[in-house]
Amino acid sequence: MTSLAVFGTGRIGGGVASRAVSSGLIDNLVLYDCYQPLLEAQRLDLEHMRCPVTISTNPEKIAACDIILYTAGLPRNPNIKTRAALLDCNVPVAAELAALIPEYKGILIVVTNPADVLTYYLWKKIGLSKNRIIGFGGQLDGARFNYELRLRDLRPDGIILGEHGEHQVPIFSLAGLDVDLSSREEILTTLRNASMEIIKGKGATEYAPVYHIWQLVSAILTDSKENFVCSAIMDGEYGISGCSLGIPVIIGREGILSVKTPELDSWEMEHYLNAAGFVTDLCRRLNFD
Ligand SMILES: NC(=O)c1ccc[n+]([C@@H]2O[C@H](COP(=O)([O-])OP(=O)(O)OC[C@H]3O[C@@H](n4cnc5c(N)ncnc54)[C@H](O)[C@@H]3O)[C@@H](O)[C@H]2O)c1
Ligand SMILES: O=C(O)C[C@H](O)C(=O)O
Repeated sequence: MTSLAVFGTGRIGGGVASRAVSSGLIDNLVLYDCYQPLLEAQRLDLEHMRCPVTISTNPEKIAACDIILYTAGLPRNPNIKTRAALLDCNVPVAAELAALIPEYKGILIVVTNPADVLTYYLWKKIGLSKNRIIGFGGQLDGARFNYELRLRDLRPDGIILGEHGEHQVPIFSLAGLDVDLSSREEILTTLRNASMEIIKGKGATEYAPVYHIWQLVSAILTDSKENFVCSAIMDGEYGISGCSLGIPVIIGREGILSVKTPELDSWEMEHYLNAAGFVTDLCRRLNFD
């Protein structure tokens, strides 16, 4: 029996829940949202899919789930310029989740922004083993990067490491992409604005995050051992610790099976270390009491 909990059933949580119910990969789904009318509406809508999945809205069942998807909290609007600016609003929501799952031993996927900092927060707060907590964002950033590469007639073969935010780091060297430094900075500026274009137009990003989160959940459920870029608790990789940061990983049934540290060129390394400094500073501000 495989169970998934979705903590926060708004656009992203609801979207992934609907994928999960129709996938044939889960038996039990636990939904939770602090806004009761939405929670009940989402439950009914999913029940009406008439798929063989048992659906509960009892928050006490979250801790027993194999995978928890954390998607509760405030999203950005056009007045909230950075994901990091959501930290003070969303830490209390993460604390509520932590209080529900103090001894959790399953796999926790952190989507709520700022995803890197909240991944670190929940790791420390719950005491999960570091391979069992996965911050989401790198796959989405990578897809946006490859879209921009295609527009410039460059081979769409890049990944994004670093923060899921302003300090994201497009990696050109691994794919042998010969892009000069000013073009790299121009692409980076475009990428920093990529999701805000969507937020301004339709209120939030939705289809792409839901798609990529479901790819990640499926990789865990099917033990696919595929390559992803996820935010992982740093344990000396590139000399970095004290934060969670986007890095290449292999994903399977036990979560992060391994972390890779490919060689970066000097521009990429400088930006990566800046990202680590930025996220580590935010992590130092966290209170774990
Ligand atoms: N990491 C990524 O790549 C990525 C991608 C998309 C969205 N996000 C983030 O995911 C989060 C959710 O985005 P969304 O578009 O689904 O927002 P949304 O507003 O549609 O849904 C958020 C839900 O959280 C619920 N909620 C708020 N506080 C809660 C609490 N204390 N307990 C339980 N539920 C609570 C709300 O009632 C709402 O239903 C945001 O922080 C957003 O920035 C991250
Ligand atoms: O940009 C946001 O605030 C939402 C999310 O992190 C995204 O990248 O789509």
